[in-house]
Amino acid sequence: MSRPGLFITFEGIDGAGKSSHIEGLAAAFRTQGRTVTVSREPGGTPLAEKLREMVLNDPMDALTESLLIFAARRDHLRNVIEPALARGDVVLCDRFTDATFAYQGAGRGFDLGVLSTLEHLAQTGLAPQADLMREPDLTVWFDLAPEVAAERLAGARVPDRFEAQPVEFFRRVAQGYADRAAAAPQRFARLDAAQDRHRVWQQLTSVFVRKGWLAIMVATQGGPQ
Ligand SMILES: Nc1ncnc2c1ncn2[C@@H]1O[C@H](COP(=O)(O)OP(=O)(O)O)[C@@H](O)[C@H]1O
Ligand SMILES: Cc1cn([C@H]2C[C@H](O)[C@@H](COP(=O)(O)OP(=O)(O)O)O2)c(=O)[nH]c1=O
Repeated sequence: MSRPGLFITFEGIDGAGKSSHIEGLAAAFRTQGRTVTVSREPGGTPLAEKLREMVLNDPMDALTESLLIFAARRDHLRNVIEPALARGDVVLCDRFTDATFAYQGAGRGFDLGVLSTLEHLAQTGLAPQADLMREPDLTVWFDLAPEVAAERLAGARVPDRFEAQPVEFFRRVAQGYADRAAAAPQRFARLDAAQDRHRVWQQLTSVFVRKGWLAIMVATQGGPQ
């Protein structure tokens, strides 16, 4: 019998270290015979990648930004995430709706009630269970002080509209993630992302071992070079 799909998201402020670990985790799951779909938000489909370019580069207000992000999310869910989960894949997604509550909500100060309405509209009616609002099975939160993230990013890449924000913005975003984690503690796994890469990898894989989703042997191999 095929195994049920798993929807796992990775969150944290820019520079927290998410992207450094997602491919390693995908490889660990593949070693165990799982099929893995790796994706990201905003993005993940041709339409959503076009919307991503706009959101990251073109000036716009917070409502426009939120509408485009949720439009991208619905297209991504419909064309990539739901089909992958229906096949029984492990879906590893770099950011999802918690990022919208953290960046547009806490960071930009946009209305959380409107975001919840958009979340229901965008994430419902696509799963086999018609009234299910799709949410991650697990969200790994890379928790890092904004000052440390800024140091890591300094000179590492050309900043987009979000990465160019001052450290106070990222303090609000970090608080937004903390609030989301406090509201859904069973879904969130918090990592201390201030540790070195190897220790972050160990923390990450131990979450999956504890859940019974990765075997210890597989989890202790691989990781960042
Ligand atoms: N644990 C770590 N310690 C120090 N630097 C790190 C660590 N993890 C990642 N980095 C570096 O920090 C920067 C941001 O990492 P990245 O994985 O791109 O973060 P994110 O995807 O969360 O924005 C990169 O230059 C990366 O090499
Ligand atoms: C998914 C999402 C991302 N974002 C922002 C956070 C990031 O600064 C940016 C792109 O995310 P990310 O892919 O993590 O950036 P990078 O490719 O530079 O590592 O989009 C939002 O503001 N709201 C959202 O809902």
